[in-house]
Amino acid sequence: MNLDPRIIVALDFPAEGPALALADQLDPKRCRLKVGKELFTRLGPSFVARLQDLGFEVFLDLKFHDIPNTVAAACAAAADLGVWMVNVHASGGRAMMEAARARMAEFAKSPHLIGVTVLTSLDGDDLAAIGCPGEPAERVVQLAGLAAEAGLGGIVCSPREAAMVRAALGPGFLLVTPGVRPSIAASGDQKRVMTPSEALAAGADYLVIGRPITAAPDPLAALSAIEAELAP
Ligand SMILES: O=C(O)c1cc(=O)[nH]c(=O)n1[C@@H]1O[C@H](COP(=O)(O)O)[C@@H](O)[C@H]1O
Repeated sequence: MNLDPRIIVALDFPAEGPALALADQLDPKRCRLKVGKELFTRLGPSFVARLQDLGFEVFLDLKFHDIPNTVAAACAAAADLGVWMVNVHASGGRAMMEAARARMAEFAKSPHLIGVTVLTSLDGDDLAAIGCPGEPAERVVQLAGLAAEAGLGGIVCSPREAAMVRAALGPGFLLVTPGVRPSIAASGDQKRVMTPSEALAAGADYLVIGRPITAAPDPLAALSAIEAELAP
């Protein structure tokens, strides 16, 4: 399977203007684009269509987490937008993921359906505080297994867990990794991070990268530097 381009730029902007200004400079051959809660809540489906008109494949990152019927319907709505990838929280449970998978199967060209495992902003202390003691990696592998059993095509995890999940679930299961930070970039609110080259070496299929590109003084130069780091 040809995965290129491996970089997914997270378009986390407060308004259409700066998001489109960046998208206009980017090339669909170099990256895909992720639309998340902020821009989708402000701009809705028409903004997704705008990016698609520019030639980009769009990852709609709304992290659905609800009862099976609701999540399945929301995933169908995402598929109607023609997005390339959509995600649900794996912790929503097997029945929820199975329902989403079943609805997606009704589409001739369904998006990749992937399960968010443990948010990359959480560490072991955070998990303990929400009543899930243990290492994030253990929980990621557990939720990845559940997502695979429910028929999902992959998961979102930190690159730190990519090798463990790959060993547990084998090739072909998509590993989408945010928490990617070039060595000079600030971690910010991300607690489980790796550099782009480390993430790829660990087995990540796609690297979700936001602020190291979008908040850089020269976003295109930042993207080029990451591409250079990833070049074989
Ligand atoms: O599903 C996601 O995309 C996601 C899952 C996760 O565990 N951590 C995570 O950071 N993300 C998203 O990935 C992007 C990372 O952005 P930066 O931290 O700016 O690189 C954000 O848009 C997050 O919403």
